[in-house]
Amino acid sequence: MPTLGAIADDFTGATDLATMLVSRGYRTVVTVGPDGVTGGVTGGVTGEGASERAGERVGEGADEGGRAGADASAGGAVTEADAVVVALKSRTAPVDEAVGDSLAALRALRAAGCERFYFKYCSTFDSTPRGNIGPVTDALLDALGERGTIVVPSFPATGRTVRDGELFVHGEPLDQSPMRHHPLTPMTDSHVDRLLTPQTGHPVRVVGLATVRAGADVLRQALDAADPADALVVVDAVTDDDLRVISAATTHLPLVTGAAGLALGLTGPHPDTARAPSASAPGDFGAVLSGSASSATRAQVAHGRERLPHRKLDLTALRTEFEATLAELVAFARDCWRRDPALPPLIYAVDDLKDLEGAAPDAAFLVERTLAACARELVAAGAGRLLVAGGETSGAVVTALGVRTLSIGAPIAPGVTWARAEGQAHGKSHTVDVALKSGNFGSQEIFTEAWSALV
Ligand SMILES: Nc1ncnc2c1ncn2[C@@H]1O[C@H](COP(=O)(O)OP(=O)(O)OP(=O)(O)O)[C@@H](O)[C@H]1O
Ligand SMILES: O=C(O)[C@@H](O)C(=O)CO
Repeated sequence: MPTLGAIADDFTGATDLATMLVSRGYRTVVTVGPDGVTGGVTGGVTGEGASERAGERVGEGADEGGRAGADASAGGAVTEADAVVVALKSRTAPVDEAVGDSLAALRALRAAGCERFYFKYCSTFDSTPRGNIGPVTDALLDALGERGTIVVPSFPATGRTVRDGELFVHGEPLDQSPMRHHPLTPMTDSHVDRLLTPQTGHPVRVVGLATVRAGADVLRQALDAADPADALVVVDAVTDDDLRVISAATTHLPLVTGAAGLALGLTGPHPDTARAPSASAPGDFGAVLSGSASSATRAQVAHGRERLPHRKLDLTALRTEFEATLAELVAFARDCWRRDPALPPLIYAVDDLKDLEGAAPDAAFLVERTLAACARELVAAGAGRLLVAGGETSGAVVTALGVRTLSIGAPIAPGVTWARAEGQAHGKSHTVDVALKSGNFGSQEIFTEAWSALV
C-alpha cells in the first residue's frame, strides 16, 4: 500500500518526481488525474512488479470497449506501490480549478492509504501573483489540519539553487534567466519569499544555508521554533547534501512542498527496484512534438532542425483550416517514416522568441490542440515512441492519448525519462513510450539522442 502521495502541478513535473522516487527505492505509480488513484482505471507500477514488456499498439489486444488489458491489474498497481504521483494540469489553471483538482488528488491519495504528501511544483517556481503554488499549498495544509510547511524549489542537478531565499538557474538569478520570457508564467522576481507572499494567506519566512549546514537537528529546531508557527518556510539549498539535510529534518511533516530535488533525501523500501520495461522496440516509428518556447528547447529545436526532418506549426493555416493542416502534418510524418524510420520527424511551435511577440490570444491553445491531435493521429498511424517538449504541451498530449498510467522506464537526463504510457485513443487501447521533457531540461542533443536510451 502506498504511504507517500504526491501531487504534481504538471505532467513533466510528475515524471520528473517519479523518476527521482524510483531512483530512491519507491515503487511508483503516476496516475493521470485523481480518478486514476481510486478508480478502476489507474496506474502501472514502475519497477518491481511491473508487467511484462507490452508490445501492443493501437487496436491490438483491446476489447470492444477499447479498455486496455492493463486495467485488470491497475487497482492492484496502486495498492502495491510505495508512492503514487498524481499528475495534474493545474500550474496555469484558474486558481479555483487548481485548488479543487489538488484537493481531489489529496482525497484520492488518502483513500489509497497515503500518509505523507508532497506537493511538486516547478524548480523555477512557475507561478503568477495569484498562484497557483500559494493557494494550493494553503488548501492542502487546511485539508490536512496542518499549520505550516517547507518550500524547496532547489534542484542542483538541473542547475536550480536557492540562497538567502533567492532562486538561481545555472547561476543566474531567476528573473535574469530565460524564465523572464516564459509565455504563461514570466518570472520577473527571483526571491521565492517575495514571489510566494502575494499568493498565500500564510506568512513566509526564509531559513538560510548556515542553518541547513548546521545539520538536520539544528534545522528541525529552527523549523519547530518558527515564529509565527503557521509560516511557509523557504529553505535554502545549494547542493544535494543540503537537500538530504532538509529531508532528514522534515520527516515529521505530513506535507512538504518543492521540486523533485527534495525527494533526493527520501529512502523508499525497494532500493533495488527495476525500471519499467519499454513498450516500443528499436526501429519503431517515433516523433518529437515541441510546444515549448523555453531557451533549452529552442536550442534543442535548432539542433534537431539540422539533423531531423522537421515542420514548424503554421498558426495561420491551423486557425483557418485546422483539419487539413493537421492532416498535412500527419502525412509529413508518415512520409518521413517511409523514407527513414530511424529519423523521427520534429514538429515544433517555436524556434525564436520573436514567434511569441504579438501572439494572438488563442495561439497557446492552438499549439497545444494541434500537437495533442498530432500525437493521437501519429499513434493511430503506428508511432511507438514520442518525445514531447513542454509541460503544458505534455499535459495536452497525454490527455489526448487517453493516457491513464505512466510507468517510469529508462532515464534520459536529470528530470527526463522514458515512460510507458497506457491509454486509448480513437476507441482503441495502445501502449507507447513517451518522454515528457520539461522546457528547460535536457542537453542540446536530446531530440536526436534520447532514442538510444530505449532498448
Ligand atoms: N507561437 C506561440 N504563441 C503563443 N504561445 C505559444 C506559441 N508556441 C507555443 N506556445 C505555448 O507556450 C506554452 C509553452 O508551455 P509548455 O509548458 O508547453 O512549455 P515550457 O513552459 O517550455 O515547459 P515547462 O512548463 O516544462 O517549463 C504552451 O502553452 C504553448 O502552447
Ligand atoms: O521542476 C521542474 O523544473 C520540472 O519538473 C517541471 O516542473 C516541469 O514543468
